[in-house]
Order: sequence, then C-alpha cells, then structure tokens
Amino acid sequence: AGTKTRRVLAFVRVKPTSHFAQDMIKLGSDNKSIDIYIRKSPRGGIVNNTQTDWSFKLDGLLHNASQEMVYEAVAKDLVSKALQGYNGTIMCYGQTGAGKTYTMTGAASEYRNRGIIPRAIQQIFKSAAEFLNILVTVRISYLEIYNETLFDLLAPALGRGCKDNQLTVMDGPQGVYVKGLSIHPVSHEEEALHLLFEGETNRVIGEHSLNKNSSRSHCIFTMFIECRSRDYTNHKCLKSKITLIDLAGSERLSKTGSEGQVRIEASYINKSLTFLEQLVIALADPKREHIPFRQSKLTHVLKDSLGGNCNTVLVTNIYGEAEHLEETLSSLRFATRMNWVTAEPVPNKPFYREVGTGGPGGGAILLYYN
Ligand SMILES: Nc1ncnc2c1ncn2[C@@H]1O[C@H](COP(=O)(O)OP(=O)(O)OP(=O)(O)O)[C@@H](O)[C@H]1O
Repeated sequence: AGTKTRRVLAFVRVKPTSHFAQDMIKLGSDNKSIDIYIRKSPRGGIVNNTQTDWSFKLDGLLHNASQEMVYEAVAKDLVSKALQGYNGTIMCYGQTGAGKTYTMTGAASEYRNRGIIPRAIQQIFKSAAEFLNILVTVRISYLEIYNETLFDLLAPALGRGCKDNQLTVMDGPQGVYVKGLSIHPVSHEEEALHLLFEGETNRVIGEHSLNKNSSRSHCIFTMFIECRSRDYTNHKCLKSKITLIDLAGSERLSKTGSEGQVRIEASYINKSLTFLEQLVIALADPKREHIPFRQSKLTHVLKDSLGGNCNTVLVTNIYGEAEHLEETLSSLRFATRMNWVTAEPVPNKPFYREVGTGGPGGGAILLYYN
C-alpha cells in the first residue's frame, strides 16, 4: 500500500482595492487560479525579459472575502483537527502592507474584523464547552523573532535584548522547542484574548511608506492543546499544537524608502524569508537529503511545523494594484513552491498522564510517558 500524501494548502488573499489591475491580474472563476500578464517593456527589467504570462494554481483564492469567510476556508478544519490530535500550522506570507497581520490577528476597530487567531481561540473554547466527557486544556506562548533574536512577547519584563534572558531554539526528543519561552495556561476565551492583546502591544512595529504599522518581526502564536477524559480513572491524553505565524513583510528596500534601522531590519527580514524559501524548496524535493532547518532562527523554530507531522496552510497576501505586480509575482511563486506534496499527517499518539494530588488542572504533578 502506498503512503498517503497530502499537499500543503496554499491560499491567496487579495487586499481590497479600487485600483485592481484587471488587465494584468485575472482571477480564475473557480477561485483556484490566478493568471498574470505583463506587457513587455522596451526597457526590460526583472520581470520583463522573456516571460510575460504566468499561471498559478491554488487551493483557494480569497478576493473580497470577509474575515469570517477567510477563517472558514483556511482555519476551521485545521482547528477542529487539532482537537483530534493533529498538529496544525497556518502561516501568512507576503509583501509589506498586503494584509498579513489583518488576516492573522485582525483589526481591533470592529468585532467582525477579528482575524484567525481570535477566531481559533473562540472555536477551541466553544468546542471544549460542548465536549461532555473530554477536558480540554490550553496553553499559550507568543514568540517574536526580530533581527535574528528571539523574544518572549508574553514576558516583556525579561527585556528586549537583555543578554541574560536570551531564548534559544533547542532540538528535544519531542521536537523543537524554545528554551526559556513562557507558556501560559488559559482557562477561558477572554484570558487567551487578553494574552494575545498583551503580546500584540509588545511587538516591534515600524513605519514606512507602504505601511504605517508595519510588523518588523516574525511572530509565532502557539496554542498547546491537551484533551483528556473527564473520567479520572482513565488518564489517556491527546496532545496537539496549533502554530499561527505572521511573517514580517517582504519588501524591496528602494520601494519602502527605508533607511537606518528600518533598512537593517529589512535586510534581516529579507534574509530570513530567503532561507524560508530555500527550506521550502528543499522540503518539496523528495531527493534532497539535507534539509537546511538551521540556517535561520525562523526555519529552525518552524522545523516541526513545516517538516513534521502537521496540517499546514499558507496564506499569501497580495496587492491587486499594477504597481506591486513584481512583488505579487514573487509572492505567488513562493505560494506555489509551498504547495508541495507531503506525508499525510497522523494524529499524535495518546499518552498516559499520571495525575498527582490536586486533580486535573489543579496543580497536578505530571508525568509523561508514551
Ligand atoms: N482584507 C483587508 N480588508 C481591509 N483592510 C485591510 C485588509 N488587508 C489589510 N488591510 C489594512 O491594510 C493595512 C496594512 O495591513 P497589515 O498591517 O495587515 O499588513 P502586513 O502585511 O501585516 O504588513 P507588514 O508586513 O508591513 O506588517 C492595515 O491598516 C489593515 O487594516
């Protein structure tokens, strides 16, 4: 019997605009393809040398889609699978200002504009409340990678750049983890949202010509989920994690007019995204023996999420305007590279948890074994 395989799902979300370049960007009527046409320019240029037409196949095109529609298409199934023991990763990639943070976290202005993270939190706690015999526990961490340094967004007191408290990526027997990163148990939706909000306020935000509130870092929000029977004589547990990643924006330095610190940040961002791309190319090649996970902090942290046993979804955020076509093309190329075939994820194995005094959730002494 052949091994079952699945693809990493690739969605593209087009930022709403009144200047959509209809003659250059054609969206497939089935919402599963995008064609790009670029007229040859006598001056040449990066995209104007030989090829003028491109066609990209996707798992879903999100155009004029509400936050709710995006969540339904991209995240809902992955989150319910997580409650059945499957790990899940959703990652937003794209040009600066194209809507990654809007997609992942959302806009605070209106409740209906909340993004994937708050909706995933809501789905988990809503499902947990509906499970009669299963107790769900959730823990949260929020990591930021800024200029190749790791920061704990939920423990700002440790200080940005404080040498004594540097976090490090470690390869452990249960996979990759970040040593020193705080992990917070949460028992209801509001508590989780509060942590998300706290982390958001600690992010590094910069301003440049394409985005007034530009995320200058990669941010990784992780929910560690554990499901166990409410029947205390049965200590079987099922563990999974959902990793939600808002990558820093790819950008051309000339376009954003960046200088000084912003320029330094941009070169770190671009370098780590290039390593991410190299990683994705290596993962997609079945003949490749060496997978370059350790090239950057981002690729190392994402080792399990991208290379491991995981449902993975990529959302590529693009602009619809002609002036951004070159970056749009490069983002779409990344999206289709990401669309590689991978092994079918399997649910994590249940394990037994010995509960000491205090009972489940109440300061129990915990021992893990498979
Ligand atoms: N689909 C959308 N609908 C409405 N507003 C949007 C949408 N996408 C993005 N925006 C708005 O555009 C602006 C830039 O978006 P956002 O900050 O999400 O971009 P980004 O890709 O995260 O950029 P960076 O990489 O610079 O952080 C924000 O004001 C955001 O609210």
